[in-house]
Amino acid sequence: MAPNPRVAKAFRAMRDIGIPEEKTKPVLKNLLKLYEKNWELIEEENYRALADAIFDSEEAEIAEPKKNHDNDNAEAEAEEQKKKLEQAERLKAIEEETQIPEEPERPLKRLRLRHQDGSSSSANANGTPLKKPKLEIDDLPFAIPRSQSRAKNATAETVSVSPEPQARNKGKQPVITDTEPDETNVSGSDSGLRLRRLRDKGKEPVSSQTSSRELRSHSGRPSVGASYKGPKPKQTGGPLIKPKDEPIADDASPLPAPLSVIRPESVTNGDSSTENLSTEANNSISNVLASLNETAAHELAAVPDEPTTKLDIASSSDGEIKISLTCNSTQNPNVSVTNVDMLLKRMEDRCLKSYKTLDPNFSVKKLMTCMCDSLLDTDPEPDSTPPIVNGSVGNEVEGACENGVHDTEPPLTVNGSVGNEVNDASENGFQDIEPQSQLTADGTRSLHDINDIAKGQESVIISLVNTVNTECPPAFHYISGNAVFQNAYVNFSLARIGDDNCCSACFGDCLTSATGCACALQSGGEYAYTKEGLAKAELIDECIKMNRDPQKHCLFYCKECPLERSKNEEIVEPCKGHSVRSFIKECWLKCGCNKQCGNRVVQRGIQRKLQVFMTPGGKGWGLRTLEDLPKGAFVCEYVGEVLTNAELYERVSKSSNKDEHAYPVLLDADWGAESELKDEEALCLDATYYGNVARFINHRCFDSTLVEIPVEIENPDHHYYHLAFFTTRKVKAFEELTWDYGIDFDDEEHPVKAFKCRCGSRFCRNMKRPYRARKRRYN
Ligand SMILES: C[S@@+](CC[C@H](N)C(=O)[O-])C[C@H]1O[C@@H](n2cnc3c(N)ncnc32)[C@H](O)[C@@H]1O
Repeated sequence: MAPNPRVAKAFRAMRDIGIPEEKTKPVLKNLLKLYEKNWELIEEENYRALADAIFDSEEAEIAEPKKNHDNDNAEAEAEEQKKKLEQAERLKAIEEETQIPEEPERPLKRLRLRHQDGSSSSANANGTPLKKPKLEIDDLPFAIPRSQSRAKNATAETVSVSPEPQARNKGKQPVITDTEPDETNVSGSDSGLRLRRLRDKGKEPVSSQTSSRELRSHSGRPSVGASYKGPKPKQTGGPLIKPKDEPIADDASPLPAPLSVIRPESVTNGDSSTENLSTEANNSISNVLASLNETAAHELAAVPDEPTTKLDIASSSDGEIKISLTCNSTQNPNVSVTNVDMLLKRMEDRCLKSYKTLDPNFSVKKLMTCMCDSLLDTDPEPDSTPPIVNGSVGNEVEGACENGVHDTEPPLTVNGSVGNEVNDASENGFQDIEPQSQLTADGTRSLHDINDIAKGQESVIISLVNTVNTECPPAFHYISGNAVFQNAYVNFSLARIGDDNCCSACFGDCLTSATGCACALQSGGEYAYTKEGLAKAELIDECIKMNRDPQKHCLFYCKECPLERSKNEEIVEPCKGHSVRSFIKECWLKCGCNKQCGNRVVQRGIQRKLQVFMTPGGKGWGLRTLEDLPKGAFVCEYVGEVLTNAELYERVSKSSNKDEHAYPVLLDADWGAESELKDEEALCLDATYYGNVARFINHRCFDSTLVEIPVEIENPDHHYYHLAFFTTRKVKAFEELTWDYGIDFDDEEHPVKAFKCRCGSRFCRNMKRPYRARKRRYN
């Protein structure tokens, strides 16, 4: 009898993550029994339930090795899994509701394992290393052949981003670490080209095969570094409108007795003390809501004596806030809310009609979240625990709403009287914002032109909008190309470009020539780009794979790691490892082709319509595309100050406000190619004070819309190179552009604390794991 294709598929999926069929079979059998052959439940999220059940049964086996527990235990665990799965589904439902872009179907997740940087005492600016797959150089379609120059060996690129908290959650950038292979210093396998990258750093020297996942403690979640300005994660207060299916959150707890309850009657004329505040419905949102009295109201709304709609805000000491809108339903005493979705839809229709919103993502739920954000953005009184509402909530919401409606309107501003300030901002943009709190010692710019945050430095205009809250963009100087800070050795001399590193005999567009030019040879004999100017799908897929499955990636160990040296010159710790990535080699000055040559993409700069926007999900600012993008489209490169590692180390450790510091990107993709790197050759990029739009790209644990690829343009030695972001799939207009920083959220020792991830990915590495198996990594 032919095997059930669903069974075969489940086996295959488990095999893909290293679980043999014998292990899968009994658990699958039990799950099928328990789920009454409901395959959907098993197949969901790429067989997560199955994988978890297997991991659980493995764990149980380890805990009780002597016991014969196979069937009973598996059954009990599967039962437990079922319950948890249901709970997870409820959570997922919320997550999906709050996500703007739809999550596409994804392949089976392989969570990254990244070894920790062991030197907890060192305030090193390195990102926590992103686990990278081992990969044979020769397997990489665009890998530079080993037989060529040292530079050609360099195919590893690692981006490890370490979050650094920043004041008010602004302006943080990823730390990226890139590394390259070296034939002489390779651990591991047959090809002799095992590189490791900083993302893979572990406390122990990591063999390329070592799964330190097992060795690592999963002791807990990372501490949240960033001072979060967005909505508090635990918003368990009673919702304005009681949803039909109240999801059960892991950490759900009843709303404690409020410390302050804001009543309409107690409005104190703009007093911003802990006294509360409530307002008549004199703003657009309230009007919309009030108008619903005609047909609907919710349970809290039956206050017949009250002539108007009232807004109540209650807050508790642990930061929870309850907003309640009370409507007068005397006109229609029989109103009841039977279908919240319908009610929301009706409200959205009204808003669309009345306010002519053009934002395709407009939703009333978002608007309500926006209201919470606005509330949370208010600075508390120094001596008061509960959040305080300044000024008129109604006006604040109105401002936010208006901005939400007119997406291209100037964003909101901060400080002072909310209502007026919103108006000021709308008229004048950010130029009118009081800058004093954002000016830094080195004169970092706090003022931005919201119509073009790039100030004309890119060939496209990049606008900035905030439809969510009153937060200003972070203070920094916009630069469109990297700039050396001080000691970094970046030498673009033509004399260093040999014949192998350019195609001087070419003419016109290299991509049209039948045989690949010398530059193509540098990329493994093929051009990285298609004639349409996109990075080839194989290259993109390879890079995604490397990020997803770092365990299969080549690891390289420096003899003397510049990174370790920058931490402590006296006692240089062993290199923690770097892994291999592919480089793109673009034609440049010495090449005979023209500027429009298809092998010159990144150097032409940003060509796509992009926008910096305030994310609704509490991640701060983000970057989105305003046009549909195909897979492989170049979006932007990560631009910042070029620093030596020593400089970066100093900068981070001396920073009085670590929150303010962003995530530097290590350019270590070729460190392995040299036996010893001087300090001025071990470089990184820091976009904290000088940077481009990439500094706004948020992190996503899985299935990010962007992937980073190192690009050689001017420097054959790869000490310095460009880090370019390409789309991993088709991206729709208005979708957020994200990339995987490679953060290890469990790395509590890292000097740069991880933020609480709100990527919304189903495979978020920072997800609260309701069941044990989630602690396990899939490889
Ligand atoms: C490179 S910056 C990105 C731009 C940033 N959102 C801003 O407002 O400037 C990195 C910071 O953004 C925030 N961030 C990025 N991705 C996030 C995520 N998935 N969840 C929560 N916060 C995130 C964190 O505060 C992080 O420190």
